[in-house]
Amino acid sequence: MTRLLNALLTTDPRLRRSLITTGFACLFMAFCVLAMQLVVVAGLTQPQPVHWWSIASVGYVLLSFMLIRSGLTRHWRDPAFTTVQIGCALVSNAVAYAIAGEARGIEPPVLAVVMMFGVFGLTAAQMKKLLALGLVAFAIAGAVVQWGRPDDAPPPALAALYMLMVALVLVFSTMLALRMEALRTQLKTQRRELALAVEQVRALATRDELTGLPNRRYLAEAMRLRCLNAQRTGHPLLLAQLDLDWFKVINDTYGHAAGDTALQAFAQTVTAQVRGPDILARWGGEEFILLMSETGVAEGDLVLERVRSAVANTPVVLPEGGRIDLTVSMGATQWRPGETAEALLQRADAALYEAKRQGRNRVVWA
Ligand SMILES: Nc1nc2c(ncn2[C@@H]2O[C@H](COP(=O)(O)OP(=O)(O)OP(=O)(O)O)[C@@H](O)[C@H]2O)c(=O)[nH]1
Repeated sequence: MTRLLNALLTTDPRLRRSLITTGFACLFMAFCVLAMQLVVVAGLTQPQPVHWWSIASVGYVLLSFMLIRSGLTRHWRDPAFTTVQIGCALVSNAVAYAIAGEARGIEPPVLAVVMMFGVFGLTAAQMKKLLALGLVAFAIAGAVVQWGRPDDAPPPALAALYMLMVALVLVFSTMLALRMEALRTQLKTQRRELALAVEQVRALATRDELTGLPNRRYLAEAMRLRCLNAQRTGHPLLLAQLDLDWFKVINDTYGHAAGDTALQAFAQTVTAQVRGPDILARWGGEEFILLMSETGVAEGDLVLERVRSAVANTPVVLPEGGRIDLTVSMGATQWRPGETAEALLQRADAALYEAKRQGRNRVVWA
């Protein structure tokens, strides 16, 4: 059964959707044709025009189905060319009104179902075009019946009532389409806002709010991945732990807000000294981690020395006046094959302790 459905409807999701809708249209048209044949059997109208109408109506829906199934319309904006299909259905419905004899009263409800095929998928502009087409087609059909075949025509009051129903169905389905379009637009806006909010939440979860640097959570994952990568490629990996010197004194002397400004300035100074693929993250408080992939000890030492010197030579200018001189101590180490991120971090921490012990404002390698 699934194989049969796949053969009939294809597995291409875009075409499948179009084919399912057109399949429903085929089914609906089959019921309409059956109803019209019953009208003939009941002797309410002439058989000949109904037979031709049945062949034409079934023919165009089947042709539409085959055209979509062939894949020819796959790249069209609407592979089901819904507007054209509904336009044909409207004309077919108007013709049915003209040839259904005493049973022409069944056409307005049929028209309502035809228009429903467009309400959910078409734009308001497309529906307005169909509204115009429907009105013209039924006006012609009504005129043909009233003036072309007076023997077969309903009383004028009844004919006017039919036309009124037709106009109501066409106008209200167009109004519904307008409403649907407004809902679709609202939904699109909400989806965009939601995507933006998710992006913000993701940024909040991985960024340090004060400095804008990646945070501890982000770094923990990055360290794990870079260790795995180093294991796989054999490329060197360096980790340095950076800790501002005497930061408590800075806070106590200039205030906590000035301390925050100093942390932001420090982050900027260091970022300017490292390369794009390197990761500088705030580990917590006045502690930062610099992760350098594919970097040997000699090269890494040059970078760290450059960072140390830049920090020492870039005083923090406070917005309210005054300046703070900063220095940084660093413990650095190279990743060893098979080592975990935690072990790497521990060694860098020990080296940092040593840098502090030796007098600060220096780089010590483990
Ligand atoms: N302004 C500010 N201060 C912070 C922040 N996070 C941590 N601190 C402060 O940083 C200071 C760290 O002090 P300590 O751990 O004693 O280290 P230190 O004074 O830098 O001394 P050494 O590291 O030994 O050179 C504390 O006073 C913390 O309150 C922050 O986000 N903003």
